[in-house]
Amino acid sequence: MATILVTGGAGYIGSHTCVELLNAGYEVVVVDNLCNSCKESLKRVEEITGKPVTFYEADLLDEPALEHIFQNEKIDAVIHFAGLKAVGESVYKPLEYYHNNITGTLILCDVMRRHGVKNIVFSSSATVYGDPAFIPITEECPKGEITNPYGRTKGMLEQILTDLHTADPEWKVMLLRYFNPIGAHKSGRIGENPKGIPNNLLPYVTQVAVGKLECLGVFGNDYNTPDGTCVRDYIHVVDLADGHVKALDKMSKEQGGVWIYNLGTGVGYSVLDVIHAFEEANNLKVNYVFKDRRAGDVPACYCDPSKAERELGWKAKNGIKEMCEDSWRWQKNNPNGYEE
Ligand SMILES: NC(=O)c1ccc[n+]([C@@H]2O[C@H](COP(=O)([O-])OP(=O)(O)OC[C@H]3O[C@@H](n4cnc5c(N)ncnc54)[C@H](O)[C@@H]3O)[C@@H](O)[C@H]2O)c1
Ligand SMILES: O=c1ccn([C@@H]2O[C@H](COP(=O)(O)OP(=O)(O)O[C@H]3O[C@H](CO)[C@@H](O)[C@H](O)[C@H]3O)[C@@H](O)[C@H]2O)c(=O)[nH]1
Repeated sequence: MATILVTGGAGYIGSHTCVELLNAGYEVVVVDNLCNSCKESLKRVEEITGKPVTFYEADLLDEPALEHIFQNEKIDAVIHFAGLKAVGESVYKPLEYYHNNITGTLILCDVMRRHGVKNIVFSSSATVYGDPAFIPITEECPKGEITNPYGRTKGMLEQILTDLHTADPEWKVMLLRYFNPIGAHKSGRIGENPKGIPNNLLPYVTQVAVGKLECLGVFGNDYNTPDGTCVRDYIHVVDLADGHVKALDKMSKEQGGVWIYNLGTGVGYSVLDVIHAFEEANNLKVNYVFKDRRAGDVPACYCDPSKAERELGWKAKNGIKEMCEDSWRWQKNNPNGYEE
């Protein structure tokens, strides 16, 4: 069976993808520098699946370390999650973001090329659409103006990987544009584990619910949306992980090319919808107050996921209720994340 190198595999989406890959029969090798994760997540991946994960603690910027991995392992394809991802932080640390995300990917691709591994699935983002020209967003929607360095690394890397295929058509490049991943594995053993105060909505909501934070700030209630709060396309992380397995299936049948897919549910929920769904699914109350708009937020962003359904045979299965239940199970069972 094929062996997949998962960069950033100890992280939130990476760890869930490792589970789905192992369940689908792939061998999994992870490289992660643990700058935003810990080894415990991979121990739990092994516990959930009953299968081993080969782990290398290394930085993508460390070329000899990557070279060593490709010499030791017979890698068939790479799923590339590793990167820094905090939108706000990227505004203050542009050099760190460009260096880590762009240079890290250049080094990875160079080592892949040297070893004749030309299959890559890349974690892109709905952020490349900027304030979308139309909604629901199809893959044909033009890329928009991106408002922060993090998002720009995604736009640039999509271009770099496309150029790689132009130069050598044997490359198979899957650009997966994620919408808003939330939720956790049903076991409640792995989930999102943000360091410090969460930036994203769901981890903030769950930390208020568990009593770690006092009150959620809802950023803006005067947008041109049905209830005035921003609308997003939340997708269960296990569905998202499954999208990667389907992307690999397709890649194995193709000769070479660049494919772009939106991975979302196609349904938009406002911030208030999410709060209410969370309260209802878990039978609890979440304190919130309205605050000013957050810089860089777009009013509404949700996709048309039908291309992924047509071409990958992939469709999100979980609804907002399951997403809220599973996020809460993870938080409740692991109030301090992976720290016991
Ligand atoms: N979570 C989201 O809302 C979202 C949305 C769209 C796209 N993405 C992208 O998906 C990918 C995974 O996101 P996530 O939410 O799982 O984030 P995460 O921070 O949980 O996972 C990223 C992992 O990459 C590792 N890493 C970072 N830089 C590295 C380097 N130079 N070398 C080795 N390892 C490194 C981190 O330690 C971490 O384990 C990222 O590329 C992110 O930008 C995430
Ligand atoms: O404490 C909070 C946190 C968020 N929000 C709002 O909740 C919505 C969702 O915010 P968030 O969870 O931060 O997601 P996005 O800003 O949509 O960005 C996420 O989704 C993008 C893809 O759509 C990725 O590129 C980003 O990395 C990822 O952070 C937005 O309207 C926020 O203003 C609040 O009201 N209060």
